[in-house]
Amino acid sequence: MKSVDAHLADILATVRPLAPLELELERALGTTLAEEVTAPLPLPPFDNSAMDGYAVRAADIAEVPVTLPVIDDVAAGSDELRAVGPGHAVRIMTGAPVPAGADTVVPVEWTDGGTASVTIERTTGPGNAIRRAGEDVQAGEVVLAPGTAIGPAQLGIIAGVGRRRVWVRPRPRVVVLATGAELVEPGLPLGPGQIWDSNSFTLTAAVRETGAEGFRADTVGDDPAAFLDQLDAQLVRADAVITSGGVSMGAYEPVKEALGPLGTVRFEKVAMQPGMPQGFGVVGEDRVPIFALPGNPVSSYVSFMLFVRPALRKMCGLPAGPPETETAHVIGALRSPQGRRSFLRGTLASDGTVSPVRGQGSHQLAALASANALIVVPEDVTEVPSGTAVEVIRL
Ligand SMILES: Nc1nc2c(c(=O)[nH]1)N[C@H]1C(S)=C(S)[C@@H](COP(=O)(O)OP(=O)(O)OC[C@H]3O[C@@H](n4cnc5c(N)ncnc54)[C@H](O)[C@@H]3O)O[C@H]1N2
Ligand code: MOO
Ligand SMILES: [Mg+2]
Repeated sequence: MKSVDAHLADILATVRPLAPLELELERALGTTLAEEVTAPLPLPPFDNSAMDGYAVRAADIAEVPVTLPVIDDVAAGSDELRAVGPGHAVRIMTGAPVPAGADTVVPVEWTDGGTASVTIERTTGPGNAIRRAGEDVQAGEVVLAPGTAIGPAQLGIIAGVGRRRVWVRPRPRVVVLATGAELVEPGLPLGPGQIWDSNSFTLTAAVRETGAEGFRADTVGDDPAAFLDQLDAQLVRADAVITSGGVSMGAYEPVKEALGPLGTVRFEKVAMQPGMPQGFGVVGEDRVPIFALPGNPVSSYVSFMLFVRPALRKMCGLPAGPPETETAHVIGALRSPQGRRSFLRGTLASDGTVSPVRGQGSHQLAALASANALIVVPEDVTEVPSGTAVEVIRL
């Protein structure tokens, strides 16, 4: 059997970051920066007041209380500024440019708030409540490096340096295609032998949570030709495809039967539990990566977390590798098959302990939904006594 690490390595060696695209800023949230963003001007662009108050010369307020005539009133955005001469004060608002001559700002709370003249009751030295030009960013300075994930604050600084459009790696468009003759759309009644399709919802949501765009395609039954038709139709909008089901050893395995003969998708057993049967490769003229995940609901989600999520992150232009783990102490004994890495569903508590949830079968979706972590048991370990330190992956 192939190791989990070798399978992920093969996948990461195949997928590539998507080509950069120039987007309007409004559409750039959740994408990855593909250029260096620099500031054309210093930020702030000019010395300005950090407070509502009075711009004065510090020398004039060395002795307080002192009353000074107010010769001007400057709001943020003002461009006609009178210089502050000796013995003068200018009423100034937060964000307004500091007029020439003034070297300090007295907050209004330290004064009587006068408009014709002001009495200042508390003194301060030069430079009080003044935000200097270039204090945040110097002209020409790099504010964001390529590869940065664009969240609200990153979007803000791109706008803050005056940019309207930005080069990014777009979110990959990922089609999720569930297979199985037994599947029924949730909301419709079940016939004998049928179940409601849950995997396409789980996987589409997992795609979106990773920062890619997820599209849920209509499910297909067990006919390989129908599967190929649906795949063909979906490829036009796909940077990657995820299928669920039809990859194991049964008589009706449409995904394996349809993709196996292409020669560009490999079906293998990976030494893990759950998620042993895995298919991965490329399809279509554009060699679109395809992840053929096992149909058992827990298996498909665990496979997503271990293999698809890192691949989508790489396509996004983000750092990609195995899921991060942390150490916890297990409460209760664990068992794991020899030679396979287990990912048991568990509840991680704030005291650093983790307990396996009841129901570790790869069909037990409700048990998965009650868990918040995967407990990793290495390939060569079959029994883990209670109290042992284990690695866990947060879900
Ligand atoms: N003889 C063997 N049988 C099986 C093996 C094996 O090695 N030898 N492997 C088992 C393992 S492990 C897994 S995992 C599954 C993988 O099965 P498939 O990928 O072929 O998936 P299906 O047969 O289509 O379905 C399996 C199971 O999952 C349910 N399912 C499928 N799709 C959905 C969906 N969209 N939503 C909810 N549930 C779904 C399906 O009804 C089946 O119960 O194979 C084992 N068998
Ligand atoms: O490996 Mo399967 O994924 O046990 O259910
Ligand atoms: Mg099957």
